[in-house]
Amino acid sequence: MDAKNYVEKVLEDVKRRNPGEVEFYNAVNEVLHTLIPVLEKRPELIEAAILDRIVEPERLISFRVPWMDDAGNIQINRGFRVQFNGALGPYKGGIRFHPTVSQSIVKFLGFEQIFKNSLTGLPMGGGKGGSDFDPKGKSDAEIMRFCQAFMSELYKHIGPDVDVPAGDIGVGGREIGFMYGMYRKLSNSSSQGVLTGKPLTFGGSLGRTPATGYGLLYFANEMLKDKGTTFEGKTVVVSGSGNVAIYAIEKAQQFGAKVVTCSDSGGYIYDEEGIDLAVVKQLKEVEARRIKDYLEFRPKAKYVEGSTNVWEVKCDVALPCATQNEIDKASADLLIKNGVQFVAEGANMPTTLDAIAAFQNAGIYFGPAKACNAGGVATSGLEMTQNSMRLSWTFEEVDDKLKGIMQNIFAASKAAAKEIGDEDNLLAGANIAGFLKVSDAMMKQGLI
Ligand SMILES: NC(=O)C1=CN([C@@H]2O[C@H](COP(=O)(O)OP(=O)(O)OC[C@H]3O[C@@H](n4cnc5c(N)ncnc54)[C@H](OP(=O)(O)O)[C@@H]3O)[C@@H](O)[C@H]2O)C=CC1
Ligand SMILES: N=C(CCC(=O)O)C(=O)O
Repeated sequence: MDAKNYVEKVLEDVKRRNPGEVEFYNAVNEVLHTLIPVLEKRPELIEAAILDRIVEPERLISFRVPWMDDAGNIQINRGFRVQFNGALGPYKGGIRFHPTVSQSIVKFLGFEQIFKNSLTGLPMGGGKGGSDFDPKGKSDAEIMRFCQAFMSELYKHIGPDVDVPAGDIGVGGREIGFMYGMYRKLSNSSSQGVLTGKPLTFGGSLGRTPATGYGLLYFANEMLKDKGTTFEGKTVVVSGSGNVAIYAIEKAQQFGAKVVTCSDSGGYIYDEEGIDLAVVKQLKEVEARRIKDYLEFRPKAKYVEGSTNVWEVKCDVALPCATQNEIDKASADLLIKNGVQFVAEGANMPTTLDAIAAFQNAGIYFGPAKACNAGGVATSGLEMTQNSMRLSWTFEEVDDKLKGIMQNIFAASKAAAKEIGDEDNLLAGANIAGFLKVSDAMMKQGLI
């Protein structure tokens, strides 16, 4: 069977075997089509049914999470952990707490994580987890009780050399701390390397909190340098106002850019003078308030209620840092009409396939999530290294390693793109570079 027909066959199987899992199918579809040039050169991979194997998780765990709210009412949520591919090392990937979490969401995130983790060059397989628990509006005590209930099942399936969860949407240092405490109690083990994103007093790594946002800018800076320009004086739009968005804004401002938007699920702010990051940090990291309250401190700014479409604001660089499918074809056309030159994905799968095609057809330099936002998991890998050595590096040591990793990911993605004669197609380049290492390991480890 030739490469193109093989990819179509596997995609048909994925659709049949995973009915209704739209997000998962889209993630697989995006990757597999870019691998056709590799399979044409490596027919032995088709013979080995490598794609049939890589699209099927090694293990998927779904479990009941019962807990009691502050009013004494019993609540039931569903938890997941997908241990997608362990060929390169222990399963590694975040935990997402959001009402939209489903098997399909967790599988799309876990599938992306396989190639993202491969690109970091660190020994980490791909995994992901989460729950349909909504942390918004919950008390600290309710968050703690949920995290304890969630970990009371998950602990059976994880370990520093087995599966190492971390944060994602709705899961930050506070939640990781509660889950680590419960893991320690139930497993009678203080293996700090079992979770990353931990608070600093028990094995957390300096540099992990800003890592995803900083890493995004380190990668995007390579994209701008590749086109002979810099962030100095550029107008940047950012979506989201959580961990990734906040530190993407911080590094963009340090690079001399003017960031004019950020958002949450209630709407977005536009600050023509440039986002006041201290205000956003106070609102989001300290007081857990809504982004609309930004106007209390910056009355000249504009708040657009009920819309997260920051893409309608004219910019040079767009950095989606909220969630999946936030840039659709219409938003992409708007960005292109308004003169965007660079798009770099901080969130996971924030751009729909037709929007990506629109950017590429218009010659917009597009940076894919699995390459751009790998700084978070890379720094998690560095946290695991420090935990293994029972040592702690300085912020500068970690940040220097992060910068080097992001530059290597750009170089590997660019080289793989050049190899297929499409040197600006970083999406194909990142997929190919990530896939080659995983497929090599899978072939050498036998049919398991
Ligand atoms: N944390 C990490 O280490 C990494 C995260 N990522 C990805 O980056 C993205 C953001 O994650 P992170 O910053 O950690 O998460 P946070 O929970 O810290 O922030 C998420 C932000 O996105 C907004 N948001 C979430 N869901 C939606 C939605 N459905 N519609 C509109 N806005 C939404 C939230 O608004 P609100 O508060 O109103 O919900 C919030 O502003 C995700 O795609 C995540 O998978 C990628 C790599 C690493
Ligand atoms: N949520 C993350 C970070 C995962 C991790 O640090 O293990 C991601 O890479 O999407």
